[in-house]
Amino acid sequence: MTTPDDARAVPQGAAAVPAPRSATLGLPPACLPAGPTDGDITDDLKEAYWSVYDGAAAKATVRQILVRLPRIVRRIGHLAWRADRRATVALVALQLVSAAMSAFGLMASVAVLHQLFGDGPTPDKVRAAVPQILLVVAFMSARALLEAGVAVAQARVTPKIRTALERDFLHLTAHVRLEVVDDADWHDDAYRANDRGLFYARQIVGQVVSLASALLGIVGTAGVLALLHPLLILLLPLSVLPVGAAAVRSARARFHSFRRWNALQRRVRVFSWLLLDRDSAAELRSDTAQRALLDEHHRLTERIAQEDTRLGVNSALLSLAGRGLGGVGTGITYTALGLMLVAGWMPLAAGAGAVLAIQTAQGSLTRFMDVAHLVYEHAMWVDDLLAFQDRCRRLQPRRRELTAPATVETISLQDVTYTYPGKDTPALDRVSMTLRAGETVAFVGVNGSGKSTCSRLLAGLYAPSEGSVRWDGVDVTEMDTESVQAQVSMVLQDPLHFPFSALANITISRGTLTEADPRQALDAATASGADRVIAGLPGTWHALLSKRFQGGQELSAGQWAKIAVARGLYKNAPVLLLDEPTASMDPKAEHAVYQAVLHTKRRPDQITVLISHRLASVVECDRIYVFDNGRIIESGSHHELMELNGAYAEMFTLQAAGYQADAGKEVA
Ligand SMILES: Nc1ncnc2c1ncn2[C@@H]1O[C@H](COP(=O)(O)OP(=O)(O)OP(=O)(O)O)[C@@H](O)[C@H]1O
Repeated sequence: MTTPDDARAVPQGAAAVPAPRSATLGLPPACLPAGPTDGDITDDLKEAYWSVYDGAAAKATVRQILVRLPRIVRRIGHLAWRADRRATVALVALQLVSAAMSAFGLMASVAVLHQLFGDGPTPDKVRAAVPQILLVVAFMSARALLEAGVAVAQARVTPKIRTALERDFLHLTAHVRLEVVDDADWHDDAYRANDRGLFYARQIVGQVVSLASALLGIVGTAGVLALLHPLLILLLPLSVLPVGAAAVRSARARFHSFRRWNALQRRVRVFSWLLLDRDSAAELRSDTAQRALLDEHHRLTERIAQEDTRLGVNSALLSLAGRGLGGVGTGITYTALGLMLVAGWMPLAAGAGAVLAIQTAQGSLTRFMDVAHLVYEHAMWVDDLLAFQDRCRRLQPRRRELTAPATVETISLQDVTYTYPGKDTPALDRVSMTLRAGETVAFVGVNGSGKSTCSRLLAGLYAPSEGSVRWDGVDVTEMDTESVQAQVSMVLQDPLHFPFSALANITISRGTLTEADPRQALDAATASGADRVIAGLPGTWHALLSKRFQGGQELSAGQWAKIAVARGLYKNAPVLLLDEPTASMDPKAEHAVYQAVLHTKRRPDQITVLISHRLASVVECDRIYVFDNGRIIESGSHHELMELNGAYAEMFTLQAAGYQADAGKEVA
């Protein structure tokens, strides 16, 4: 019968049962598009979590980009410094010396031109220029060596940054509290950080290096020009700015187009994946859905082809416009130089050197503008990743001195209410109960009535929104979260199919893939019926349970369920929660599991909670809690609840009648 703790149990009367939450659903439309049809495909992706920064560089002004660059460079520098100090110092030093070599090489080239354009017979001029030519060769060789050094240092730093970021990211996301994972927004942010942040973090170091090299190239050339004639410094912006403007336009157009292209690609990948994936193969065929999917795939790939062509034509036009502007710049340069030469402000040789230097600067500026756009946009994704990591740091489970006890006498819920993030109504509404060591209790009730939520609260996976969960009188929120979870074994209806060996699929419940207690592993497998499954696999314990790998084996849903139960039993924790673990098992296997759980307990002090829709399997439980709409509406033993003649008795009779009717038909 109900215990004093079961304060919320309402044993009788239909009036006590809250009305089911339901909404009236209208008729669906008779036809619907498979995907976006008209207009810009990016329109319906404005809110897509993975595209928030796509095209940001195309929208930013040049000023915004330039203003932000120093901060980005500092941030990436900081990441590099943390990843490998020596390689970072080497990277910066080599880059600076390489830029100096470039500038010296340019000066030597100008000196060569000076000799060649000077007065005197040509053979003498060529002979006189030889030392400078050798100098040019020396500077260029030194630069090539230094650039190789930069590449080596970059190759050392980049993977370390990526590895460190990825390790931090996975560590933080794998440990955030369970209710955080339930939040769809957090999920979107996590996927975006994983897809984009980590991807661009790997590329951005190289891009920042290119940016620095282009900038140093411009500075070096400006220095050389100033040495040739101070007025040439004024000529530099006149000559290179048209080229810079063309570079900006072309970089923006590319980013804008990439956003559209990327949106299409993602859609196409969804269809390719559905057409290829093993898990969808059977249903696709039985639904004869291939044609519909292929048609949509075809429509999208056609649009990608159009987008590719548009992109190609655009970039050809932009390049033409860029060259035109570049031509204007060159025209300005030559005119101004010609005027300076005519005015006798500098010798002809210096003019030739200036042309060389200005052309070098034009190349560096184009590169700078291109890379600046890339760095600007990609840095947004990296910032996003770092901000997400900071957020996850604040969402980690409680770390406390107090740890959960190795054996638990009682677990009690007192007026526990729990509302999922983003929901208005509570999934669990003022529930109270007490479970004692050695007991087996069952949670039954209609879908969505709160059974699984309640079991997760018992296990300390969720913290109550109101009320408290106490283990031996101590509020679980005062205990270290991981220590609580270590004392709970959970077996779910859709267990994880780890793509590991059969043995590792069992040992993982004790947090290891490599160490096993052979005796206990066999005992757990025998109790769950997994022993026969494993014995039938080539390689038995070592058999790899995934068809996705060479030599891997595939199991049926029921066989996986047996492995999952074995995993739960192997953990041998003081609390065992079985959330419909036998739903996919055959009746014999199900019976065997309940025998193992109910009668041959491997731990007599274990608190066992069984969630099941097959009421025949809960008949022998010490106590049964009946959930409805987040509340407990009845509790007691099977006999007590049958006598009560309430919701449980009605459900039980309904199920039993089904079997009896079938049995009756067979007899007839
Ligand atoms: N992760 C989640 N995020 C948001 N709402 C959830 C989540 N899990 C469950 N819910 C909601 O909480 C309520 C209770 O769900 P719960 O899974 O506890 O029910 P249940 O009795 O175990 O159902 P079933 O018998 O179908 O397994 C339902 O309304 C469900 O939609």
